[in-house]
Amino acid sequence: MSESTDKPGTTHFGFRDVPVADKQKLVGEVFSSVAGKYDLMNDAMSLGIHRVWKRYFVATAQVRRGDRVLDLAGGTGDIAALLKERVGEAGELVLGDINGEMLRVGRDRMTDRGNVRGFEYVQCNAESLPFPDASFDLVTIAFGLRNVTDKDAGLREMLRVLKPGGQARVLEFSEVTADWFKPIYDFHSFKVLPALGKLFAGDSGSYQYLAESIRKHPPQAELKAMMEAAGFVRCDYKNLSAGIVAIHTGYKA
Ligand SMILES: C[S@@+](CC[C@H](N)C(=O)[O-])C[C@H]1O[C@@H](n2cnc3c(N)ncnc32)[C@H](O)[C@@H]1O
Repeated sequence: MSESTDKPGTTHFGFRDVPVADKQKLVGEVFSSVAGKYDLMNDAMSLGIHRVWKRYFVATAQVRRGDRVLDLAGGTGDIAALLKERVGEAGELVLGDINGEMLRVGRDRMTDRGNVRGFEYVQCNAESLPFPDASFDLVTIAFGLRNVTDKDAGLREMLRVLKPGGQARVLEFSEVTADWFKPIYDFHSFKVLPALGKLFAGDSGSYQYLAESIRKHPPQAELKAMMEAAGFVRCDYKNLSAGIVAIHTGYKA
């Protein structure tokens, strides 16, 4: 199911209700617009903290040298590059993303860093993956799930392509747990973020969407329940930075 709204046949696009069929195209426009400035903006918006979250996400993943890993909604490749260090020469990293422009920026960045061997780039929708059952040891999705229209389908697909015993990991903005911090976070999300978007990327609307989509994303306990409903076992989550982001994990039995 896509996120339900009060109006049948619609889903959330940030704070707007849009026809379910339109969301994917609208999300696509956002990421095509921000692709060239995506990495710069991530640093500016989070004061570089996204790098710490991503490093922790990868450092605590269940992965071994030689593993085959899928990083979904992999965008410009931050997570894939870090995971490749963990799987080593013999390992394989498949970077899947629906947006060709984000993948192109990611591939160029990897090539610039000399990261060429052991990477595969696949343009695909998380809701319907072009991979056989049980083909990956680990599946990750970072800051991607909230953009997927049908999140339950995305989670079911992650489970399907995992090998038995394999781990799925979701890194996503979540619900802030410290009350005192909420007004500061709101100010940052709805005033600073769009202003930074306008200043650095000439596009405040896309960053307004990003802020809104964070608030519409299922909070920690709800996402854990969605993972359980999709069929994952031993589901759990850990908050980072007072719940600004959370890491969810689940396993294939
Ligand atoms: C905020 S970026 C995250 C990129 C990267 N994972 C990171 O952490 O920097 C979200 C990415 O999700 C991708 N995306 C959105 N909807 C998707 C879908 N249905 N299937 C696959 N990728 C999707 C976008 O194209 C974009 O590259």
